[in-house]
Amino acid sequence: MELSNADMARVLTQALPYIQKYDGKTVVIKYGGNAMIDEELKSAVMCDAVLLAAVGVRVVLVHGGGPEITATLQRMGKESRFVGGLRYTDRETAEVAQMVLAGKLSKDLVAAIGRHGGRAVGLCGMDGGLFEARKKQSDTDLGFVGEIAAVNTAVVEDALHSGYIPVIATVGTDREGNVYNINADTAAAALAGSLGAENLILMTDVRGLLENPGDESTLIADVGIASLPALIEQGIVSGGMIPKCECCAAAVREGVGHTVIIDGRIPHSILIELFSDKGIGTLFH
Ligand SMILES: Nc1ncnc2c1ncn2[C@@H]1O[C@H](COP(=O)(O)OP(=O)(O)O)[C@@H](O)[C@H]1O
Ligand SMILES: CC(=O)N[C@@H](CCC(=O)OP(=O)(O)O)C(=O)O
Repeated sequence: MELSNADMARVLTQALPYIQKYDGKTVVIKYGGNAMIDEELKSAVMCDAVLLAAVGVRVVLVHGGGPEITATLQRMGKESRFVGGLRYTDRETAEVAQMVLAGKLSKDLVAAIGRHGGRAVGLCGMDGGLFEARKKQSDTDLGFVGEIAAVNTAVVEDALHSGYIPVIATVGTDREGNVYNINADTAAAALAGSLGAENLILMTDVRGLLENPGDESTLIADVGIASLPALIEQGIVSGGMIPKCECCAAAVREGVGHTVIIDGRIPHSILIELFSDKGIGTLFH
């Protein structure tokens, strides 16, 4: 359906207060799941990032790539195993994660941003010492799955200051040089906290947090972080949604103003989230 000139003018003018609100503010977007595999959706996400940067938002893109890591490992004859939503990572898997995330996907996204007329730079946790990692402790040994010991935002700030959209792959090293595979949601939340971001937007392949994971009509529109442990305990939140919820809780605790999980399958869901009053997805408070 073609928009009339009047409708087009209305859409543009309605965005004005939001554009003013976010001018100079930092928005961390975690991009993963289905929206990353579908080329059309990928193009829409990159377009949104370029548009936001063009109107003065400090956009930081943290990307996942779990399905691509799984596919690459499979081609090598290696099965993936997940524990509580995290991939068991031996040394070889950590190397593959580095190759796929920092080598392939990061550069693809940088190029896609370029095609939309934006300027991006690909970084990973090792660049400028962005993420100092350490082995994640858990009941089941996860190998080289990392948690973030320290965030050094200087390289991200420098990139933003120079007008680039930082595109961040979530592998990092410890002081001994071991490479760790870091869950992208976890890294996005830590970075959002350290940057003092206004918003953390986690894009995924469901509408948001669901009361019944099998039924998309059961969206929980907003949730207090105090109730998350019980939701995990009851099995309502499982798999990849566990690290997602845990990192949303961490971001809220760190003072990130607005932390949401949104549906990456909706084209331009980022613009709808930021530039309208429509609360799509799940807001954490
Ligand atoms: N309560 C829940 N609400 C929504 N999704 C859930 C829930 N519990 C488990 N999940 C699962 O979590 C998945 C999202 O996590 P994940 O696959 O890691 O996403 P991404 O790749 O986008 O980071 C959903 O596709 C869904 O299968
Ligand atoms: C430790 C761990 O599980 N790391 C993730 C890193 C990529 C990621 O988080 O990708 P998505 O956001 O697409 O799930 C993995 O190996 O799959």
